[in-house]
Amino acid sequence: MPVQAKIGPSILNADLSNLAAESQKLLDNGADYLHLDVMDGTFVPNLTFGHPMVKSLRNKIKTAFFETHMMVQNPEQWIEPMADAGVNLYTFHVEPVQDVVRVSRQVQESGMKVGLAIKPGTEVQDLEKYLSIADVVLVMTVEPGFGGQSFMADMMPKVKWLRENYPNLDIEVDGGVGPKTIHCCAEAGANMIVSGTAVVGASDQSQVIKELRDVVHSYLK
Ligand SMILES: O=C(CO)[C@H](O)[C@H](O)COP(=O)(O)O
Ligand SMILES: [Fe+2]
Repeated sequence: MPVQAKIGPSILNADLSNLAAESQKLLDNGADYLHLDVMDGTFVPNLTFGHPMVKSLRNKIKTAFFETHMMVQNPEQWIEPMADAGVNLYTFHVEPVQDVVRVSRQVQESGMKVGLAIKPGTEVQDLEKYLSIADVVLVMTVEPGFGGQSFMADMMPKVKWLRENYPNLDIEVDGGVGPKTIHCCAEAGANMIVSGTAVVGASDQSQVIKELRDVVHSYLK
């Protein structure tokens, strides 16, 4: 099936004390899914929230598609709690994981889709042996840990390589993506777009989300 353009705002830099309202606003403004950044203070030098927060959000927002971007040292530990919290796509970094296939199977068995994420320093070819089990590949375009960083255009060859070799794969980019950098991502072949600061901070969120989607759509074959 051909891939579709999907825009998933990251709520990392939103007002987390008002998460449900901020998330609902993004969805009302056209977001296709929500990208929830989970950080453990070990895999990355920052700390956000875990499954209790995601579960509370799910109680308020019943139907939206939730992705958790697991920037954690031991993603295996949080599979069941996140499945129970109502997560749809469990995206974890392969770098700290010894047996990616086993963890991916556990994610599938718990009823979630599998996303495999790589940091800027990780070769995309390292993922090749796992791509038959992955629903989504996330190519980080900043060092994970913080929102509002500058987009790394030198990650685009990874996206291009994936799109050339896996035309039907959902390829996600995350970090510094917004109206100024979306052409680069879309041209390389990304179809799932995470955008934090550029969307959350926009005076007209719906216009920015539409612009991002239109650009991606214009490059899809
Ligand atoms: O995973 C992340 C950081 O590690 C965030 O999803 C990402 O940084 C989004 O924020 P922005 O668009 O502001 O860069
Ligand atoms: Fe993220």
